[in-house]
Amino acid sequence: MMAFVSAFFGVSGVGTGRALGQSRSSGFQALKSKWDAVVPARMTTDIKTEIPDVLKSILERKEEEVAKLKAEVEAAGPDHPIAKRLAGENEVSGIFYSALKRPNNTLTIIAEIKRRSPSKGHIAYIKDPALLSRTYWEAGASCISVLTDYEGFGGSLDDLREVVSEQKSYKDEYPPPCPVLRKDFTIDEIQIAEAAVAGASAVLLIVSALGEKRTKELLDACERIGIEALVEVHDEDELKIAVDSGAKIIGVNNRNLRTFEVSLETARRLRPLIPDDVVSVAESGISGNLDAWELRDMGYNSILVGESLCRAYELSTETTTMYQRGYNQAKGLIMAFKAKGSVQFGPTTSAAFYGRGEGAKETLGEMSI
Ligand SMILES: O=C(O)c1ccccc1NCC(=O)[C@H](O)[C@H](O)COP(=O)(O)O
Repeated sequence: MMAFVSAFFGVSGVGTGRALGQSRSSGFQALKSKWDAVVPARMTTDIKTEIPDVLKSILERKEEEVAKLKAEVEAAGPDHPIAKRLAGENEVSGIFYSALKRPNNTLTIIAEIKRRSPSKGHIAYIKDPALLSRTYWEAGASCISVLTDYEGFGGSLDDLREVVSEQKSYKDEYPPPCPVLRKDFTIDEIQIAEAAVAGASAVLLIVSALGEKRTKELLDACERIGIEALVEVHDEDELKIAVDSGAKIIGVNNRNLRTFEVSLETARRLRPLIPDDVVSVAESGISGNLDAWELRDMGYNSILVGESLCRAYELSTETTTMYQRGYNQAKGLIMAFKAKGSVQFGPTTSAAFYGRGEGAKETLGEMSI
């Protein structure tokens, strides 16, 4: 029994054809001179030694979770869905990539379900993640991110399954269902297979947690298992690792995991170094439409937003008398993020939502999804 499982675990297979179809583009070569100017030759050293403390403790916990999951799958034998997924050759659908990459100057939204976090503590009581995902979908979010780590974020794999099932129920509706990201600290192939079996379209790979070799191995594993990857970076060194590993969706996280400070300057610095055929996602600390529009104007394809949406959702559901039935502030926020307004005119979120302010003039067509 051990033999079949160990054949999968810890062995990084080579992917079977890139469903997304992008080869290393010549545009990538064109970026080389930019890299040479920004990133010194020490680049390719193992960055694992620099893991921030907060990540270290999370990763130790993940090692334990992975060991437990492997034992369960081993005990169940080769018919366990996760064992089967690891054994098979699977196609990558590419729906996560295509949901995020819209025509230039169009910002797509990955809306996150986040109850709490190491940096902020309690964020929102979310009783029904599927219902929240419906609000996000109705507002025009392109993808949903579900945090499945319990200790740090209050999430679970059940949250993910419920959201996937809710989204699938819109298969004949417009807009189409949102693909779902399993947001967790991925360190092993078995978590990727677990996410795929639960219905996720993508997993998160954090370069500062994985280092260069493991990032590449897990990206290859994603192709073999048939799931996409959002590869997260915090600086130029990590970005180069992501690009060299063949990442097609790269998230620039504005949160410094050592200080927990959030600065959109990280996104501004790194955006010119992301190749054009890669989906660029700005993550963390996006609190209003002006942040969103600034990131769109920097050239980001997408933003990933958790805290501000979840707080807005909770505020609306707790103060129902203030709002009409069916209206939720989280919905207004997503619509404002997507609005084609301008930082120059700077209407507030509510002004954009209600169609006031100079920037809002351009937006009204866009706001009805
Ligand atoms: O959010 C944290 O405190 C955190 C701490 C340690 C590791 C990861 C952390 N966050 C995960 C995320 O990437 C965010 O949930 C995501 O980017 C959304 O950020 P925000 O909109 O600021 O909630």
